[in-house]
Amino acid sequence: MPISTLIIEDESNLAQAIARFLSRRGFDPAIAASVEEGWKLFQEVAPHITVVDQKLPDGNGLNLLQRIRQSDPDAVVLLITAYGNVTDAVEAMKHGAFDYIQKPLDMEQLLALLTRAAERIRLRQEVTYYRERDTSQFLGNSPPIRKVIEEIEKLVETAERDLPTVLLTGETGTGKGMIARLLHRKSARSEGPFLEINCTALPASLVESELFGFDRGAFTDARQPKPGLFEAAEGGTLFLDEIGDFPLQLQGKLLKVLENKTVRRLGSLRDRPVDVWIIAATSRDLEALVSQNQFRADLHFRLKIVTLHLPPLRERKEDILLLAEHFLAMNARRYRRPLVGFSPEAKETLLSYRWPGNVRELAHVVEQAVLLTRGERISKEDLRIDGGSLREDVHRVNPGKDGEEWKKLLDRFLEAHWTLPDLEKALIERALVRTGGNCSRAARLLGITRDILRYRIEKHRIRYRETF
Ligand SMILES: Nc1ncnc2c1ncn2[C@@H]1O[C@H](COP(=O)(O)OP(=O)(O)OP(=O)(O)O)[C@@H](O)[C@H]1O
Repeated sequence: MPISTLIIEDESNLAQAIARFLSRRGFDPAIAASVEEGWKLFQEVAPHITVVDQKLPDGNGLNLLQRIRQSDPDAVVLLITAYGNVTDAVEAMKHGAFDYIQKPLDMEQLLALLTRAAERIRLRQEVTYYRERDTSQFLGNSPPIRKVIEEIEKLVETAERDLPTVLLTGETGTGKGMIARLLHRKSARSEGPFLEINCTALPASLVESELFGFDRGAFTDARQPKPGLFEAAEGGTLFLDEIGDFPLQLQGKLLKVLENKTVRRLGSLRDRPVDVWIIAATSRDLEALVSQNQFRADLHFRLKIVTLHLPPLRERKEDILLLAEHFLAMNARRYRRPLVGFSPEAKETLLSYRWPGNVRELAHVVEQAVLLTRGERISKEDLRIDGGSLREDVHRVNPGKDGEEWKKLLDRFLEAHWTLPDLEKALIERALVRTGGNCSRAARLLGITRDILRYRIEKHRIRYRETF
């Protein structure tokens, strides 16, 4: 990519010479001869680099530098100053010039400066590219996901640095971690650190020392003072994953940090101010935990002020194929498989499956299928999931007579994290026991053909003795 360069210089011979010199070295120069012409061209061309002579017929290059930097704080501007004019050089740097160069111009020195500026621009573009790419990876076109993205935009725009605590809710694998990172990247804190702690993974004593840090002598092993994650995330974001598992005895201390924006290390008497944005996530029902006295109501109240909910994948079917195609393309590239898509039956299966593990499960299923598939399209069988026919079977069992009991029973399965295949296996086993191992009768009981039953018996590795 040639670096577009605007040269604002009224000595026409000099301007031409610079332009010729630069165009031979991969730059793309344009010339203006006055402040006004330069300003106009700057707005039209939006050059990567602007080289401004300090003395121009209709004004001062320094003022133009300020105008340019005000309109685009990232603009890279180089000022040409008169020989020995240190004051202007200092002023130029104060107003954000990339650098300055003195007359008479040394072309090689100019080239060295411009090359350095071009490097910085390329680096910045790369960083932006990666940021944008990262951000765009959070895919979803369903109304609830679009709403979440909109809310994120509004939040980071209106709250700037003083961001309220955000609570992310949703089942496991719905993308809460991704959203936490996205929030951080889009916020004014994006240059600061992003740290995370999973509250499930650590015992209470460790959570306390990890988060709050400790002073020397706080406990036997504390030979050196250690700042906790609240302090380490200064100026950035701290993501508390699975906040529902946050130790009850420490919840009051956490609430105090949120309210006072200060943290006290273990063994210390001093409160230290911290500037950290807290994002918390939970896949558990905090309300229920509060009513069971496992979570403090005041902390819950404080956390839930801004809540973003990520619905389970089965409730946003519009996203399933979009995500599946994305994971397919990604893995096909990664494993160098010449795959072009999913068969129509495979698509139907993807759409009817319950996805208890949500997007994470979908990503794994597609990755595995990419590795298994021999053809150019992923077939239903390659997916190795059951396309929801059990759900139909379950509905065929007449629940009408005892609706409430039936719902309660289903809720219990869901709370115990039973998956559809688990339920299917148990139902088949029960049917076989009740029919004394008679496959045909069990199949009739389950509302499926004998062949399908045999296939599923094999799939679940159910051991039984067949009778007729
Ligand atoms: N909208 C999305 N677009 C692309 N990938 C996604 C999306 N949502 C989730 N994923 C993928 O699914 C995986 C799980 O996401 P993530 O870890 O953010 O979920 P989570 O809700 O935090 O899960 P847990 O509660 O188990 O920590 C990630 O590795 C990510 O690749």
